[in-house]
Amino acid sequence: MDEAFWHERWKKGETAFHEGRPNRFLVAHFASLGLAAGARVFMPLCGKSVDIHWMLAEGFRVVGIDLSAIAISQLFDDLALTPVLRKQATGDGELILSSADRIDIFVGDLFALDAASLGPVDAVYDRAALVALPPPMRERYAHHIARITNTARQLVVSFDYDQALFDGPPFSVPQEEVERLYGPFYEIENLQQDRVPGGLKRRAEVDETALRLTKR
Ligand SMILES: C[S@@+](CC[C@H](N)C(=O)[O-])C[C@H]1O[C@@H](n2cnc3c(N)ncnc32)[C@H](O)[C@@H]1O
Repeated sequence: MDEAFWHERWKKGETAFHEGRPNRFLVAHFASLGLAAGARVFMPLCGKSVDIHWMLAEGFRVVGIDLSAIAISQLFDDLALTPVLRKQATGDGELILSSADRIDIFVGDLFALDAASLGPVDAVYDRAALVALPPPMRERYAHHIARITNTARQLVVSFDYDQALFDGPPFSVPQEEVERLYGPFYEIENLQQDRVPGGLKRRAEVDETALRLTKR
């Protein structure tokens, strides 16, 4: 899953991962993060997720990042917002930042985003981010997220299934793996785990899991 893979997905409109409605675990469990009104939430690998609409409607501020300029253009169109664009030099490269009222979205590589460019965040919402990454990238991802967010609390929505059933993405990242990746930084609680309504990739045996990560 290199950058070209994702650019190709967006170019061809192959975005089955896009739910088109707020994620059920976001709606059910976001309040359990205990955020104040106006808190700033980071959504890594955000795509054009409707979860962003939901968080804005709930009164939060949102900061996101995605490789795809197509995704972010469609996100702002869907939100009926016209962003202001500027280049953002980071310690590791250059990103494009699209901003409008209560929303900042970077276009570029998550690993080029540093803490100073991201700015303060109160929480991380990970839906289809960790599970989008193949095993060798996940440790780097988890350490990077913990570092640039100063170990902000997280709601992680993951999948748990037999990886032999089909190839990812989305990959199976069961709770034990989340504990291995994030355990050094966070206490991890399982808020809910049950079958994905309607299954995934024509398979019924896929669980979705909501995990709350709180700084140790
Ligand atoms: C499975 S999609 C999920 C999108 C969104 N979270 C959702 O729930 O609809 C994964 C997204 O990660 C983006 N992506 C993959 N690798 C990335 C990277 N290194 N930096 C930024 N975005 C990345 C892809 O462009 C894609 O939009």
